[in-house]
Amino acid sequence: MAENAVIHLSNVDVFQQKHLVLSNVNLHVEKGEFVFLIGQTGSGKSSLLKILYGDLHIGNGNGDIAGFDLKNLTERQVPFLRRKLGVVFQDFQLLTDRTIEKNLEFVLKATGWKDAKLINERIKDVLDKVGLRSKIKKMPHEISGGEQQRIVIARALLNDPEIILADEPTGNLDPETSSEIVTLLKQISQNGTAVLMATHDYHIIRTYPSRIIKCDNGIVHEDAQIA
Ligand SMILES: Nc1ncnc2c1ncn2[C@@H]1O[C@H](COP(=O)(O)OP(=O)(O)OP(=O)(O)O)[C@@H](O)[C@H]1O
Repeated sequence: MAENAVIHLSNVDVFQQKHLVLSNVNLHVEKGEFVFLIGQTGSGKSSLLKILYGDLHIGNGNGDIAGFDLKNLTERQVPFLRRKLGVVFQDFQLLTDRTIEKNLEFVLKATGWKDAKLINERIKDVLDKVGLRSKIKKMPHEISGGEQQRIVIARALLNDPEIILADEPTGNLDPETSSEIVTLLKQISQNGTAVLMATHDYHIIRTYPSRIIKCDNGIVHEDAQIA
């Protein structure tokens, strides 16, 4: 893999069960790049992301992400791969029965952090990055949808990932809040974390010109344009 690449797929076929969703995928993303992933419903965006976070196996071809060989990825390696990735979905998926602090603490403990002081510092650090330290003691239902999504991004940053994979992170948000989320993801990429963001929102794509990867008719185009 080239020195600065954090994602490299070469001639990968993506299957869902026996159904070939994308064939001969070549994909290269560099450290700190911000890239949109577009394509019609059912074109294979989520399947491609699943390959990248180790939820779907590579059929033919080869792939590397964050230093992991996707072709030979074992079940035991998947949790370690996930620590190198921050995954952000449309539905916020915060645990609703505990505060923001406890949501973040839960992830840190689950990924091996033990020292209470370091845990506390890390939580404050990621909340500062998304501008929401003041919400640390709030329950998820006490903050807005946009704030919840920013907390999800903070959660994705906890283990200092090389890549953020975001599947429709603005899908449930109004246009202004969506812009705030994309601005935040852009900032994160400028600090060195690559961001791959699947979206249907052409307004966002036009507002934040970036490289576009498009799934279309079973093919992935690495440098697509929008009309
Ligand atoms: N678990 C599954 N089992 C079988 N087929 C699946 C499964 N998940 C998705 N598919 C099929 O794979 C194809 C690609 O689906 P995928 O969810 O990757 O598309 P998408 O571009 O992410 O769509 P959307 O924008 O609606 O999320 C579709 O034909 C879908 O029906």
